[in-house]
Amino acid sequence: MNPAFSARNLQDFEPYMSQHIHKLLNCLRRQLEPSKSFEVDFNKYSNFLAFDVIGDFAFGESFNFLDREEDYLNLIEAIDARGEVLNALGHAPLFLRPLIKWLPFDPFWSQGLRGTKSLGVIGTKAYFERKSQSGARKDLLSYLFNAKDPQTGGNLEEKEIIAESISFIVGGSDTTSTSMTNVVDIVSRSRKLLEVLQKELDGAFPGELAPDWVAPFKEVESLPILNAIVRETMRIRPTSATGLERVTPKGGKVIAGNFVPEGTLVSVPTLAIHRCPSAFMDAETFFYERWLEKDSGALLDSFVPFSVGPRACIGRNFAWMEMLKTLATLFKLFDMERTHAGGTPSREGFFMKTKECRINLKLRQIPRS
Ligand code: HEM
Repeated sequence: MNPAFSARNLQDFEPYMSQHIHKLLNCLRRQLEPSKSFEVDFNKYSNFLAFDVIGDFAFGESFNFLDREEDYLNLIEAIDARGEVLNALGHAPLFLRPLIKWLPFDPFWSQGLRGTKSLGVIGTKAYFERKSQSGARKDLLSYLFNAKDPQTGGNLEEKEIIAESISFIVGGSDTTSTSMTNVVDIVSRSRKLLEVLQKELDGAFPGELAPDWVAPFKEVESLPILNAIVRETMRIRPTSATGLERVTPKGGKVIAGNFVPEGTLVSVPTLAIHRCPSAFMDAETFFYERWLEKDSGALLDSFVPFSVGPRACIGRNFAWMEMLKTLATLFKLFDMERTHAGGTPSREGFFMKTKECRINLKLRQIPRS
């Protein structure tokens, strides 16, 4: 799957990503027309954007959530319910797991199982629609159609391709949307942070901007403050917060000075690593400046929001491009202020997801250079 995420392929996909970000801007601008500012739940729109982008990348066609401004497929809710049930099942003893389907009257389990089923139906439908289009754009499925099974050397079976594409919808959507929402949540609560970021963006993009302007990745990938804020947000609020399990290999393994016998399930929660005081000074505090210090490179050893090793996130460069482009564009064009002063509600399933991020949005009076 790696070729689908090559730098060249990501570069080819960038204009399509920009189109979706532009649709998001249009949704927001449309609502701004009658008044100078309005309240919007950014969480809703970041979900629409991330799902449309991943649909386009995986199947060559978006889910059109931004066009319709609604989750008309109930896909987002299905993934949330499924993630929560899978997370709970993962902690249940093996013998109990098959019994779950006999608990149809507990809405938690039944909604989760329904979510799993409807995700399968939506993924299968998207697969067959894409398959029927000959000469379609180079998307993830085009790579999967040509991929070889490492064991048999033959093409992947249809059910494997469908399962893979579903895993991309799940892995590439709410992780990215929640990370973007977290950044907006944190920045929109602090006028000072917003101004520092906007100053950097004004310096990088001075003067008049075209009406269809969307921040180019080539420029935003090297903006220190933007990158530091996104990193610090993902440090303090990693989307994949619980431990990702691994099994120790044959013969066992010495981990942190202790021998762990073979076949043992081990994991360290990402949140615990990211808040470890020996790795990050004042670890509980959001302090983006830590990433701007001269020796900040060493912090990356303990920064693992995408996990590490051979099963680490394959889509991390894709996600980074989507987050930086979207956030740079939004903060350059809009002023934002959080309208809800309390804590940020979240729901924890397989991923830790933000439930709400209501902000007051205003078009910026951009200073002329
Ligand atoms: C901010 C956004 C994202 C975060 C925080 C994130 C995080 C992660 C994490 C922690 C894993 C776990 C791997 C493990 O078990 O060690 C993972 C796997 C994966 N991610 Fe992401 N991810 C993000 C975006 C994406 C995107 C945009 C895509 C696709 C375009 C994607 C596709 C995948 C896939 C396919 C896997 C499974 C890899 C495997 O099993 O080999 N992710 N991700």
